Amino acid sequence: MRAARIEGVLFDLDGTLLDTAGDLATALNRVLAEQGRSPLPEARIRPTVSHGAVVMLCHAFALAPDDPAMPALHEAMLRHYEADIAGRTRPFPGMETVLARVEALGLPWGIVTNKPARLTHPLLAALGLDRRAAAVVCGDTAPRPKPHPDPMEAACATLGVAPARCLTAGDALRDIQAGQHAGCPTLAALFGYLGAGDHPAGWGADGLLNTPQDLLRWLPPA
Ligand SMILES: O=C(O)COP(=O)(O)O
Ligand SMILES: [Mg+2]
Repeated sequence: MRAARIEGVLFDLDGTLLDTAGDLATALNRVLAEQGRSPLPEARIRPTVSHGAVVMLCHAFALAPDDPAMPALHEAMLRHYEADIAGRTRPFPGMETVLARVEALGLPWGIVTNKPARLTHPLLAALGLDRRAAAVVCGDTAPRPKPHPDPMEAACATLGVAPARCLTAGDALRDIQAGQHAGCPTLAALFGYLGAGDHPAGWGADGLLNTPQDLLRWLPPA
């Protein structure tokens, strides 16, 4: 149920606004190849993408996040990803329609991602989204990342919209928790990078998005 008229929108990046899985899978497979390992099919990699590069590497190499090999693997993956950050990455089909409607309504929109700033800003620039997003908060630019409310609160403040009037959408439980902790209405993106253990119907989101266009009915009338 809509509690208040929506005056702004915040999108998670990987798995919600952008389909980044192809380029991240390519980067991960380049690291696997460097280490003499076989590539993984993209379908195996996809469910880990919204959890960041370290979790992707943990699954691919069967390592713990604090394994001594992790820092070098992580750096190698970021290097490969930066070299081809927007080769295949595009907004999810229908998302451009959503952004166009948000902008036509005169609503500011922004991005709250756990992706580091070093990757987020070049990616947004490559797709021309840096000029359109009114707020970009990254995993390392807020005091604490999602699921803490800090990045949502910072983005709402930058948009100049009260959290209760700022719609948030994300494909991971931490996105919904961050929105809830900040007092924002929350939508779970079912078209994102859900894994077998993810049950978004139980996350307590205010709505579920089967497609990006499902977000349109949460916006105020023109
Ligand atoms: O790169 C990550 O850690 C995940 O990014 P996201 O929060 O935009 O899904
Ligand atoms: Mg995500």
